Amino acid sequence: MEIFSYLEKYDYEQVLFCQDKQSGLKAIIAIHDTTLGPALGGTRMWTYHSEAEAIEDALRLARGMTYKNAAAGLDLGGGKTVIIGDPKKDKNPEMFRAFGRYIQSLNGRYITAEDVGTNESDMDQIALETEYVTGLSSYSGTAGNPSPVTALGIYQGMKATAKEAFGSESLEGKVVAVQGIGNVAYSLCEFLHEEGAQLIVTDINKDVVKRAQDNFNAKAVDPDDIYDVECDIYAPCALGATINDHTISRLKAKVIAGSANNQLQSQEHGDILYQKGILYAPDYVINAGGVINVADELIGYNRDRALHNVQRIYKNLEQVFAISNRDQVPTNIAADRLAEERIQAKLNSRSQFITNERNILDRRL
Ligand SMILES: NC(=O)C1=CN([C@@H]2O[C@H](COP(=O)(O)OP(=O)(O)OC[C@H]3O[C@@H](n4cnc5c(N)ncnc54)[C@H](O)[C@@H]3O)[C@@H](O)[C@H]2O)C=CC1
Ligand SMILES: O=C(O)CCC(=O)C(=O)O
Repeated sequence: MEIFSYLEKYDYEQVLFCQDKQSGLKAIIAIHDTTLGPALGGTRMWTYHSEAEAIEDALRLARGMTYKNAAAGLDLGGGKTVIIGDPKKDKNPEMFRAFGRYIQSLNGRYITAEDVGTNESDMDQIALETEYVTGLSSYSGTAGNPSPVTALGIYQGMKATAKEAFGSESLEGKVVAVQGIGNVAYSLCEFLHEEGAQLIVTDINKDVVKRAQDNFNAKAVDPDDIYDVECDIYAPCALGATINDHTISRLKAKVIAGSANNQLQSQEHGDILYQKGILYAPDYVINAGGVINVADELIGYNRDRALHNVQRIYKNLEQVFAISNRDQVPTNIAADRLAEERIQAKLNSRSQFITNERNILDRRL
């Protein structure tokens, strides 16, 4: 990968490679855009096949956070970290402390939180070295595990999307195919089951599938068969890029609404969904519950306020569908417009001279 041409193409600000031999830390912090404020985005720990794959993931996820935070109405920019390694085998407290020191060196340009492969205890280790971390264990009055809150946002967003697609927000009797029954999806299934939706689930981990079968009367299918099932809603809640050339023609759903980041393999897959009349709830709009929740820690965590703000996802999606209908564009493009309008408005306001920033007057004797 030609890194600088990629950075230039999507206008990234900074990439930091962090290495600590003692603990085995190999991390890449990508900061995409800080127009709206410091970059907030989680840390993913994953067994990448190559360094190039890890860099690409960090970059794609960081840019996604710029759009997610902007569309969610947060005064935060976009960034993300990937740590190369197996979260089941390679983690140790020193690794997260070393990583915390690297975050501190950015002096507030980047704030981290959980993502796939990291949890509250890891954030607590980071917090021993830097204040620029959120998603700490809830015992200290902080946000704790973001997944149930993300799930609440997905549930609200799924209802908004159902209303647009089916004319009613009710999910009672709707068949929902859930891919990946991890932290977010399990809580989502609780909401859906409670409302009377019928669940079809899959996961590469058989234990979590069994739990969903037992607790939600869910029907289970093999991982690759989830794309072929008859359903109303497909909820991708595992990893990204599952809407691609191999899967798109197999999907039977009228709605796609799930938690995974970067669900579309490319923007063109958003066009294809639009042409096929499948209503796609853009990933970074519907899955913003986690970041809305952890961002609340920055102003002194208040659970009620955070949950109240997460309900805004319903309205944010209504706005996306309104732009899509107005401009006759796919919903992923409409979401980008919503986010870009907010960033542009901030950039425009910066054309005014602000005396409290560094400027020529600082040098006056
Ligand atoms: N946890 C959060 O608050 C947020 C999570 N997300 C995204 O939502 C997704 C899920 O997050 P979590 O539930 O926290 O992760 P998780 O790691 O708890 O769950 C993911 C599940 O997907 C399963 N899985 C992996 N590959 C699969 C495959 N090929 N087929 C079927 N199942 C597969 C895993 O076995 C696991 O059970 C991720 O893409 C994450 O980036 C986005 C925003 C916030
Ligand atoms: O939800 C989190 O823990 C942090 C935000 C984030 O990285 C995400 O939304 O993907």
